[in-house]
Amino acid sequence: MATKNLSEYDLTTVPSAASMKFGIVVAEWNYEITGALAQGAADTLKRHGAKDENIIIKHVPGTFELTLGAQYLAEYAGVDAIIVLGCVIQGETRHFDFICQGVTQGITSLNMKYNKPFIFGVLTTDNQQQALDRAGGKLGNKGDEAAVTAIKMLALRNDLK
Ligand SMILES: Nc1c(NC[C@H](O)[C@H](O)[C@H](O)CO)[nH]c(=O)[nH]c1=O
Ligand SMILES: CC(=O)[C@@H](O)COP(=O)(O)O
Repeated sequence: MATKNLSEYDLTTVPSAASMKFGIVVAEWNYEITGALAQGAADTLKRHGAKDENIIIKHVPGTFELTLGAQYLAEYAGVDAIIVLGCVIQGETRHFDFICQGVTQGITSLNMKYNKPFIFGVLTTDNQQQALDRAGGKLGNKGDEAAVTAIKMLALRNDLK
C-alpha cells in the first residue's frame, strides 16, 4: 500500500540551511518527473534558508550517470552536500534492476568516499503513475524529502565537527 506523504514533515525540526552549499544532479530521463523532483528540492532548500547562489543544479542523461555526475559536483563544485534525483520506471526487461542496483551502490560508495552527504532521491517505480504521485502528486515530492535530509545531515556534521 502507499507510503506516507513524502513532503509532510515538522518544519521546526529542520535547521537553517543559510550557510550550506548544495549540488543537485538530475537525470534527464523521465524529465516530467525528475524536473518536478528538482523543483521541489530547490524550493525546499530555499524554504529553509539556502541562498540561490548556493544551489548548483546539473543534469545527466540518465539515472545510471547520476553517480559520476554527483562525483563531478563533489570534486569540482565545492558543495557541502549533493542531492541525487532520478526516476527509473520498470520496462519489459531486467534493465530496470541493473540501473537501480548501479545507482544505489554508486551513491552509497560516494557517501563513504567523500565523507559528505549524497542523498538518494531516485524514484524506482512499477509505472509512471507511481512516479507522478511522488513528484508533486498525492504522495508529496521525494525532492522535498531529499532536501530536508541533506540539510539535516549537514547539521549533524556541523554539530560534530
Ligand atoms: N530506463 C531508464 C533509464 N535508462 C537509461 C540509463 O539510465 C542510462 O542513461 C543508459 O543505460 C546509458 O548509460 N534511465 C532513467 O533515468 N530512467 C529510466 O526509466
Ligand atoms: C528501466 C529502463 O531502462 C527501461 O526504459 C527499459 O525498458 P525495457 O526493459 O522495456 O527495455
